Amino acid sequence: ISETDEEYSSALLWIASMESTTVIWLVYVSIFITIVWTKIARGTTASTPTTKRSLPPPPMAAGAPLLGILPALVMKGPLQAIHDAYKTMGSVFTVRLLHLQVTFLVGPEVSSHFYHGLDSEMSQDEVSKFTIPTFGPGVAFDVDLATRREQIRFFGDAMKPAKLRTYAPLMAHEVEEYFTKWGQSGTVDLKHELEHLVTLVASRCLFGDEVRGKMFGEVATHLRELNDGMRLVTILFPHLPTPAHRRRDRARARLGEIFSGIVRSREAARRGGRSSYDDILQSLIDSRYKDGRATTETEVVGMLVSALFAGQHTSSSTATWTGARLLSPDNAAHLLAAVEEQERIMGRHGPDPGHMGYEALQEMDALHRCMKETLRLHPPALTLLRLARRGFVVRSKEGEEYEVPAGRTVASPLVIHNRLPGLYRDPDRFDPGRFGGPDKGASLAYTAFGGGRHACVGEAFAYMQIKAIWSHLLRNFEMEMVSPFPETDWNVVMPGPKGKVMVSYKRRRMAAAA
Ligand code: HEM
Repeated sequence: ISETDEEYSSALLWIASMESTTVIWLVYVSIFITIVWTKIARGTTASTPTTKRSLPPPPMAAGAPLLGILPALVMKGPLQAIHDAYKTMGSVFTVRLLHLQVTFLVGPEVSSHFYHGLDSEMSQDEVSKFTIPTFGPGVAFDVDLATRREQIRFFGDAMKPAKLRTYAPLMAHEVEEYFTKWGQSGTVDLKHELEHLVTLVASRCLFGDEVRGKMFGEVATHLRELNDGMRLVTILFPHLPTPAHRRRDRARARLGEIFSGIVRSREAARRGGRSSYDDILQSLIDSRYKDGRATTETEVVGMLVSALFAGQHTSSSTATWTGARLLSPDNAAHLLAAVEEQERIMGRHGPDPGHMGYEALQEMDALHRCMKETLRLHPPALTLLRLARRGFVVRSKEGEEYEVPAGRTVASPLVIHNRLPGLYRDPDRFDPGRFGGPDKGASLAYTAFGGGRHACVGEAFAYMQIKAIWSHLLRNFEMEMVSPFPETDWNVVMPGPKGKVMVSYKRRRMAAAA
């Protein structure tokens, strides 16, 4: 890095000439990310074989001398800057940020290797180590790939339809109970409410009543501190002693104590023949590695924290965006369709939340399509990253062949993928009806939950949880969004709705609903 100090100094001088503090902050962050990616790339390139064929590298998008795409990122924002590069360059192109090069693969035609390539060739490790202080020891990127794969399988087992079936009534009861605290009418910050509720629902399914009953408030606070401790600077300096990192470390330690206590009490109950739990925690405790080894207490605790972390922000921001879309005046017809669907389904299943089981949630097609369309327009994960440990050949949609060299950071920008005009007519329009035909989620055209080798294992759970919440809201409340449609907060690792999302509500009673 030392030989490039001059470049950074020039960049910093350029930043200093600008007025907006947000812009300055953004630029600093870009530089941090550049440095860490460069370190990673340098560490890997030397020892990695490349492909045998001699093809040109992907074309380089125009950029300013020295700074590359940085000025465009600052002036237009990351989404527009990458979108413009895509418009000019086509489906495969490289962007230079200072002296770091990132190759973007845009669209399903060029994304196969990104999603289906071997982990030994398209690696997540190098770009994900910064999550270790959050998830803790013994899990995720603190363990080798084989162990991580098995742990993801344990999650997968806990998310199978037979298990999901047992979570549905838990979700319905939790949601029902939560909204009893709303009055006959009022105004709330929907974002805040749904953040809270999603944590409650997830905790109920993960730990049954143990956490909910005893220490929900404390767990929820620590989860917020974990979220808050994953800032952009964390990517470069995960252990930098900032106040947010210190809070994260304290929160992780305390969550470890709480969850360990629960795991131990389960063990004691099992020894005493009193164990009859059927939640995700029990499923993780009972999981066995292929060699027969049982999961350790440290691993179970780490998996609990990882599950809460992976699902919490993604689901709560999706629940809020879904509401913002449905409550927009432009989308009154979609709202009406979703409300009428509730009348039909609850008419068949009965108003008692105990009847709002797995089948009823599965039948909510109109609501499902609204969520899916919301996720297309507002994917919580903007861009997925890998490091190409081996070079590979890619044929662009335009018919050119390129060799992506070993050591290159490769990006799949979901937020652009999901708005490609060739795949989605009028792509910026909220149109849940577009998913009425054959399911586009089956191909790499729809990537809100990733795809291929690392597709999200919590997708079905997330749909169920958010549908349980919106089913209840649609049946029980007339709602109106009284703040403007939210902007996206691009300044965080996982962008969500910016600021408050104020909604006024009035209780209603449907013919066949409670
Ligand atoms: C709306 C909610 C959610 C969204 C949008 C979402 C999105 C994603 C995406 C895009 C990936 C792929 C990451 C990559 O390829 O680098 C992913 C992976 C993953 N997600 Fe989710 N997720 C959601 C909810 C959940 C929930 C509720 C859980 C668990 C309880 C979960 C657990 C996981 C796990 C374990 C992986 C890693 C899979 C692997 O590496 O093989 N997610 N998710």
